Amino acid sequence: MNTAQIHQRFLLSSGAFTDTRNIKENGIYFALRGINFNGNNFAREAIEKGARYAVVDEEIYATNPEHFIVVKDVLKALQDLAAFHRKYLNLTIIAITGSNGKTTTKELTNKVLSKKYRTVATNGNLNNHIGVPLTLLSMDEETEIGIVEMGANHFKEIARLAQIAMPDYGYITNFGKAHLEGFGNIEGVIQAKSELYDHLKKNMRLIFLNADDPVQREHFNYKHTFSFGTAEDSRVQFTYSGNQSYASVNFNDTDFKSKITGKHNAINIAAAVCMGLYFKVPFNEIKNAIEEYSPANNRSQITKKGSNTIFMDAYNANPTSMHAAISNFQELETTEPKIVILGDMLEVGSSADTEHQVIVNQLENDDFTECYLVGEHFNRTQTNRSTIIKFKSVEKLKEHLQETKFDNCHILIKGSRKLALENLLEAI
Ligand SMILES: CC(=O)N[C@H]1[C@@H](OP(=O)(O)OP(=O)(O)OC[C@H]2O[C@@H](n3ccc(=O)[nH]c3=O)[C@H](O)[C@@H]2O)O[C@H](CO)[C@@H](O)[C@@H]1O[C@H](C)C(=O)N[C@@H](C)C(=O)N[C@H](CCC(=O)N[C@@H](CCC[C@@H](N)C(=O)O)C(=O)O)C(=O)O
Ligand SMILES: Nc1ncnc2c1ncn2[C@@H]1O[C@H](COP(=O)(O)OP(=O)(O)OP(=O)(O)O)[C@@H](O)[C@H]1O
Ligand SMILES: C[C@@H](N)C(=O)N[C@H](C)C(=O)O
Repeated sequence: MNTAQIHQRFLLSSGAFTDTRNIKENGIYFALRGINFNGNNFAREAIEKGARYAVVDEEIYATNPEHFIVVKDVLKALQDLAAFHRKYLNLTIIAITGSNGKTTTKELTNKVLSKKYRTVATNGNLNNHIGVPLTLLSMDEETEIGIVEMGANHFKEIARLAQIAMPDYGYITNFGKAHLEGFGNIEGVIQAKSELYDHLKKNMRLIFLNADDPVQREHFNYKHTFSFGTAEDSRVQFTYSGNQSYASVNFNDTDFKSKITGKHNAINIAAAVCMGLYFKVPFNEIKNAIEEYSPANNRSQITKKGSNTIFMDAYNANPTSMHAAISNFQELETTEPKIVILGDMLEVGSSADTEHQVIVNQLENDDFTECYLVGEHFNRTQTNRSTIIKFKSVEKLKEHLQETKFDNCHILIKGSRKLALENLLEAI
């Protein structure tokens, strides 16, 4: 069956889904193959539980032609369907990629644009070769603007995602030391993320550009750019204000105050404001949207636990975002004790030990009351400071936290996703 025929069936369904543990009544199930399971094994179950169709790539699973669609490769069929659907819909697509701040920028942009348009944005960070197609397939005739987050940990991935989503607009948040395992070094990161700008330029589409970023400035003279930043030649000129607790930006003598901690998030706010201005969202509505947005999922959040103030940034970590979070915490003006709790930064590749040592050196130059480090990489670092304490495992750190009484402390928690450091909160 070809993509156009599958699309006709897709339009009759309630939408695409890939997991029978979250069944979509009347939906179309794509039987993907993963690390743990062969989705084909669940195709029958999908139909029995109420799916309208199941797309499989092993004929023996297609027991009833009324419900089963056989293709050569289910993942490719899903991606082709998403690209077809994107062309079928008459809408605008904005793609957002970058090393840090993709989800925050995407959420803020969605908040802003939804004040004027019917928008659909990536759910959470379903931003890969499966997540991007699912995002596109969640859009319909009503959707006016789709905001699609794109993630990558190896070359050509963003190029492929752009080929599927065919964005009209795009923005790269930044080029940081994330996923160095796949990209090798910062030049690799720049090359891989720039695949989005390459795609936009090839198709004469518009780039939203951070004019303060020297790498992005290389695209400044491209005809279709809409730039923002503190640089005087920016189309939309901001000053980045706020304090170390909450990021905010100022444009046209107006403060856009957020509930997001970390001054590095000011750029993410500015990008969302810039896109709001470009798409002519009323000024006050842009301001309201920024002020209404509350971060979730342990990204740049400030929470209270008893008398303690927690800077919860445990969603993920890499050398760039770790450095930014520590600097921000260091600058926080308070007379109360500051405790730093850090977990390993993963997927950093061969420079992992060096990058962890750089973070320890940064801690040594600051005057935090105590720093707790956990993970294999941090355990291999060197320090003479008695206030920097290493723990072999998250469990051991948790035991220590349970035995320690914190009162009126400011506590920063950051580490890679695998360590799930948000679980430490119950011990504080
Ligand atoms: C393939 C899939 O979707 N897997 C999800 C599944 O995993 P599970 O271990 O259960 O099974 P398999 O993958 O082996 O299963 C194969 C299929 O069988 C289905 N199935 C299984 C059991 C069952 O009873 N019924 C079934 O139907 C199953 O659903 C599969 O379709 O479930 C997990 C738990 O919900 C999911 O976590 C898992 O999802 C995978 C990871 C996935 O890729 N999901 C995408 C929708 C997605 O976008 N995920 C994002 C990824 C965000 C991210 O990390 N981004 C990076 C860059 C990414 C680079 C890219 N190269 C990459 O590696 O992904 C970034 O830096 O931003 C997310 O999880 O948030
Ligand atoms: N501009 C930035 N510079 C440095 N760090 C940042 C920046 N923006 C966000 N971060 C950090 O990155 C963390 C994750 O934010 P966010 O989820 O928005 O990024 P992401 O790029 O979507 O990551 P992922 O792809 O893993 O979801 C935040 O908690 C914050 O610490
Ligand atoms: C969560 C995933 N997108 C990611 O960024 N992983 C890095 C390695 C992390 O967990 O910090």
